[in-house]
Amino acid sequence: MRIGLVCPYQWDVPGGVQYHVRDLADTLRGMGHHVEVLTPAEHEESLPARHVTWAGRTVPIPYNGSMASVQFGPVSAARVRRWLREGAFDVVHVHDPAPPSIGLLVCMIATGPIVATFHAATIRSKWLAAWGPVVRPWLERISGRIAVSDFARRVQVEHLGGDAVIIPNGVHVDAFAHGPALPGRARGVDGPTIGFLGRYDEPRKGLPVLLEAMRTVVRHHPGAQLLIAGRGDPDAVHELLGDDLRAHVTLLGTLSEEDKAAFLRSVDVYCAPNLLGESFGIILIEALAAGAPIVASDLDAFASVLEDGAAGVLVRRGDPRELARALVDLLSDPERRAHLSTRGAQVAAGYDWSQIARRILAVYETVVPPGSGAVTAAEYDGPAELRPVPDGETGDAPLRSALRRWVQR
Ligand SMILES: Nc1nc2c(ncn2[C@@H]2O[C@H](COP(=O)(O)OP(=O)(O)O[C@H]3O[C@H](CO)[C@@H](O)[C@H](O)[C@@H]3O)[C@@H](O)[C@H]2O)c(=O)[nH]1
Repeated sequence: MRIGLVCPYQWDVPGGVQYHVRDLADTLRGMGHHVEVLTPAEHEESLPARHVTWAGRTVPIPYNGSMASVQFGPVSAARVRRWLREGAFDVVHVHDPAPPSIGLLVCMIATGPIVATFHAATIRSKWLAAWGPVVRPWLERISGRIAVSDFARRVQVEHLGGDAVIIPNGVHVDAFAHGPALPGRARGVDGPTIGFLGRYDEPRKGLPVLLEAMRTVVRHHPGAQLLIAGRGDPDAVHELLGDDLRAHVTLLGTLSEEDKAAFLRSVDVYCAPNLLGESFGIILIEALAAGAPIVASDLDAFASVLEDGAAGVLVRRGDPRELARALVDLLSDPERRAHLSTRGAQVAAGYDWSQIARRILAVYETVVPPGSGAVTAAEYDGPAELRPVPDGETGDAPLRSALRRWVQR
């Protein structure tokens, strides 16, 4: 099959959607398919030499408690058009297509079957509530919808219409399960260590709650270390450290993929104190695959990955006292850690890319008609609930026409 994957976020910045697209592309290629990727990036040179096409740079806007990439207008539309023409895809698969990005442009321009994966998870999004109806007719051209979790699916249904099948994010389990630890940081030997990874200066990732909890942890475990990996402004962390914590916290910065796996294999406990906006929690699967016992906030998405507490400890989000208690208890209980580690490995196995990619392929197969025809508003004969809405039928027509004219310039 010829497959076009569209990643709307900057390829050269670590992020869940970017890695999802990268790993899906690799896995599908390994299964014998031809896969091309279209993505923005800050630096065109940062892209792989083959099968990844640069869509230009983006402008950041606040979205889902984070910054999404806006990329719209005639220049981007021309790039999208050329990529679609040259790719001659049997199916294009866009990710987070609702914001004004190349994903939405593909929905506006593509004439073949479109599959979309929805990753965003903010239920009360004023932005989506206002913008959703405007873009709905284009999103209705999507013939196969995937949400990475039940939570992401609910956001999708509420703001964008249509339903979606749930297929979670995947991980290459073996890459996390086997390999060395970070030098001098062997699990169970050099610790105790607690790990955190992610955009640590983003409030929704909840690092301040963990730092507050660390004050209690170090009183009970004076040798405890918190290793913080990922992107962010180090000053934002340093400002929160008093004299009591400075010797217990190390910022590792952005890690390579190999170092990330080694980091997750090193920590005695992985902590995810996130506050909101997580559609799935791919980092939890990575940590489970690396054998790290987890303490995480009780977000819906996290509770689902951790099987409501059977595969990790869940604590009330935003509560440093409860978080501290859970961390202290788990660091004091090697048997429980060993049990969670074994259970976690079993859970992670179900998210291996070899299985997830097969489920995504099954969605492609349902939308690619034999002989592969175009799904345009004029020719549409699919299910009634997915039928494109003619412009005259909603009050959003003038804005939509303006957008369309702008893209077609
Ligand atoms: N190598 C490396 N990887 C990193 C780094 N920082 C983050 N990552 C990776 O980036 C991915 C996502 O990181 P998060 O910070 O946890 O999530 P997100 O970008 O907000 O992702 C969103 O979409 C995901 C995919 O659907 C969701 O799983 C997640 O919950 C969230 O909604 C994970 O694979 C994580 O390991 C880093 O410094 N180095």
